[in-house]
Amino acid sequence: MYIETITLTNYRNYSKLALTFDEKVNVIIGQNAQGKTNLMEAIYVLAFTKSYRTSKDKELMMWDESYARIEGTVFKRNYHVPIEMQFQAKGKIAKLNHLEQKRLSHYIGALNVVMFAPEDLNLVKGSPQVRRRFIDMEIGQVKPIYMHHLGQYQKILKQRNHLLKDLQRRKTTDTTMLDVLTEQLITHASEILRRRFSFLALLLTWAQPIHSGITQAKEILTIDYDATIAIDKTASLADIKQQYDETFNRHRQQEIDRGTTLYGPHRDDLIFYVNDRNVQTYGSQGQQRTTALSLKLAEIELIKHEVGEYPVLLLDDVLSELDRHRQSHLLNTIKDKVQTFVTTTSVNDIEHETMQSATIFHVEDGEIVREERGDT
Ligand SMILES: Nc1ncnc2c1ncn2[C@@H]1O[C@H](COP(=O)(O)OP(=O)(O)OP(=O)(O)O)[C@@H](O)[C@H]1O
Repeated sequence: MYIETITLTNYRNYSKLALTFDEKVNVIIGQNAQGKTNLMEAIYVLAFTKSYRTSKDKELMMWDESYARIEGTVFKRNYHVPIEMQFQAKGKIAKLNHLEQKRLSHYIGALNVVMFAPEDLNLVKGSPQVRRRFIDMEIGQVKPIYMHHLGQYQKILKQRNHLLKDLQRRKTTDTTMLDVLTEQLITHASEILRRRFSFLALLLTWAQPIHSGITQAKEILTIDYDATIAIDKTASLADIKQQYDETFNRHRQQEIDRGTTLYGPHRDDLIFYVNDRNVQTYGSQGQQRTTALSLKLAEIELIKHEVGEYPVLLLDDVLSELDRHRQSHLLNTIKDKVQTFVTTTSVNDIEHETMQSATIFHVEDGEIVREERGDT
């Protein structure tokens, strides 16, 4: 799939912008603070309905404006699919084929995007939250039902934590409600865990050969899922449920004493190993980068496998962070099959060959001009 056109209205520093993209590589060049990341973010928001930079949708609206709109046309399975996200003070609206979608989970997946930004190099070194977000977003865009379970889980978790705090402070002694919430929590926790296990197993089947390719077969990548319950990665949904059930029963008093939910996917983590050594603890910065890169490239293949088409790849300010070897590995992998958007402040940061065949856009203060190439 690829994005054919995008129109932004009052989106961050773009008052009005209409662009037609190339189905292969699009390079966005501009000085700092001109709007490169804003354009990448707009594409991301069009895919995921929310930003990765802020949880406050209001920030997406141009200052002093009351709404923001992103419209796009996606070429997918031989159709031109119009999609649209609109943000207003009273909320957001997602439209697919001009029709408003009641549930965002029905909209997500219309456009598949894989983003690789400097923050992603933190995937290995950063907090567990970064890794959980990574898997949640990636599973969500190929399996919309996952987003439903995640949303429900977070809602129930909040209520349960609130109740545990009340029990801890003895504002209430009624534990019947705790049982109800625990049962509901387990239903969604088990679905989440089961899907995370399957996703990781699938992701690894691509990440391993990719990682090996980048490191010239010197490194083997493995991923471990660090769950708060003792469970095998191949366990059935029923077994996971039972294990959660036993865990919550056994630790009921501990959770009341602490006033919070101590078990569940919201506390799980991923551990990456290279040649059986924990990359977070022992890996060099280069190994951590390679791991992040392998995972992102694997994601592209996983989406192709699940959805039937390659996603759109966003490389925001990231090529200059990679050495020439990793850069050319990345560019060779995507060449000719994945629509790619690359931002950079300097053309010198990007491999010559890629630049020659790319469509170039120049950004300056909320205006973007497509470079007309005289190379006939
Ligand atoms: N809601 C908004 N309304 C208007 N302008 C905004 C809004 N949010 C951000 N901006 C402005 O958008 C400008 C461009 O930001 P952007 O993050 O896209 O920069 P960039 O071109 O990617 O630069 P860098 O290379 O430094 O990352 C900034 O000057 C910022 O002040």
